[in-house]
Amino acid sequence: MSSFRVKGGLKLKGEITPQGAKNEALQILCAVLLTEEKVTINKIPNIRDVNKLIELLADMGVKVEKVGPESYTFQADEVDLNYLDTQDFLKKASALRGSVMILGPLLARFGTGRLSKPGGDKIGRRRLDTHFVGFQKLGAKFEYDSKQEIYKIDGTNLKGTYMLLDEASVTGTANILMAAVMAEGQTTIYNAACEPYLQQLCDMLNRMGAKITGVGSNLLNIEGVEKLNGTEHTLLPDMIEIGSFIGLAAMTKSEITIKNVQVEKLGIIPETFRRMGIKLEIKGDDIYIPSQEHYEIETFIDGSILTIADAIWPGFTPDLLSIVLVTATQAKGTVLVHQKMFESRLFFVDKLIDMGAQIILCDPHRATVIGLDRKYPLRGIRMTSPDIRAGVSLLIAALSAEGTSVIDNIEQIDRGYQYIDQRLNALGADIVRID
Ligand SMILES: CC(=O)N[C@H]1[C@@H](OP(=O)(O)OP(=O)(O)OC[C@H]2O[C@@H](n3ccc(=O)[nH]c3=O)[C@H](O)[C@@H]2O)O[C@H](CO)[C@@H](O)[C@@H]1O
Ligand SMILES: C=C(OP(=O)(O)O)C(=O)O
Repeated sequence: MSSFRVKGGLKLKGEITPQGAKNEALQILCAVLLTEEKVTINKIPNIRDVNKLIELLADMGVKVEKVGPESYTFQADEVDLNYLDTQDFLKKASALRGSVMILGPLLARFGTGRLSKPGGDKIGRRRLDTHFVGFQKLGAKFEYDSKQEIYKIDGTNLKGTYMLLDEASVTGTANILMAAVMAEGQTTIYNAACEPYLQQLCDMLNRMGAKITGVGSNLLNIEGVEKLNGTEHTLLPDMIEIGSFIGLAAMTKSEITIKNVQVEKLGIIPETFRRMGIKLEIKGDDIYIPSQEHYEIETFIDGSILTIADAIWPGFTPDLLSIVLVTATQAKGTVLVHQKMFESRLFFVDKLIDMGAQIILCDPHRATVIGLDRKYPLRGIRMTSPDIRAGVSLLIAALSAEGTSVIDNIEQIDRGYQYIDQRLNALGADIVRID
């Protein structure tokens, strides 16, 4: 288990470029299984979850070649289906959440798929019903082998159909979409998730020869095609990293320019941070955040306390609520953070409270943060990172705190943030990795 030792209280200054989007990468990498032709992917972040998925694809027989600092080619012309029955596969696949999305492509192309329970953050119940019910609607058989804890999916000759998803699951929509692109006839997915990750996946699949309309909406229509071709795809900048840098800049009074953010793809994210009183200027395709002594959280128009809640896209992503929460601790004013989707993502507030933050955890889904307006800085402490976004929030808290903090279990942070210590140290932070 590695740790970060963080000296707090330093102002950062300079430019930072976001990595390619983690959650998009996981979808796009699984999509390479849909064709025997070569697929080139650019802006692949060097993070644990993505590296593990690339390794898994290679173990399945996909030819993987690194062709540039952030570019890879993949060719799935000799996939070894026998590997899916090995303990090695089941163990590796269960190490990350994104591996679940190999099922849709495997089903579409080979009529079969296997998976043990996928990993990912322990941030509440993470059911997969939407995925499996979707596969079943397309005509596949689903079986859960409770002894071995394996999901088995089988079904050749999938047939397009109409389906209304029980919830707009991000990975579920991606999985069903990839299963449907080569199904016979027309598939309609209503209540589809439409995060930028999915829009990017749809655009990529269409470039490969798929016929998907309704991209960006919650109603996707897919006209099945016989086969898909190779393509080249570039990942979007990671919107969660961008939001994390905005919060970090405000908390540490830093002057930061976040480069090449593709601002039109960020949805409600910049506005949500603006409502917390954080000044940010869009300069071309960059976000400039000036050094700010104070920032004041707005109230609603009637004067009542602002609520920031998560929602499916184009609402505010749940992956940034922990960042909002930590950023609010040094704002002027009060905010109610309402994490509707996950029930165990707010418990990390106990560490912020230990650091001196004023937070009331109302219940597992809601926390009220009473901003300190920098009257009292947070105090450095030793803490453990419970999940990826809480981990980065604790890092932000530590960077703003008086004294030194130690954050354990930073493997969680490494899951999704590329060279975060080196990149922040280049802006003037003092973070030491202790292995
Ligand atoms: C690898 C990956 O891409 N992970 C992301 C993906 O996870 P993932 O695809 O696993 O998350 P889902 O979209 O399936 O669901 C997330 C949670 O929200 C609940 N839910 C979902 C939709 C809905 O309409 N109502 C509802 O309550 C689900 O029951 C679940 O508890 O999307 C989540 C939601 O944006 C993000 O936090 C994860 O970072
Ligand atoms: C929850 C997240 O990731 P995962 O779905 O991989 O656990 C996240 O990216 O915030």
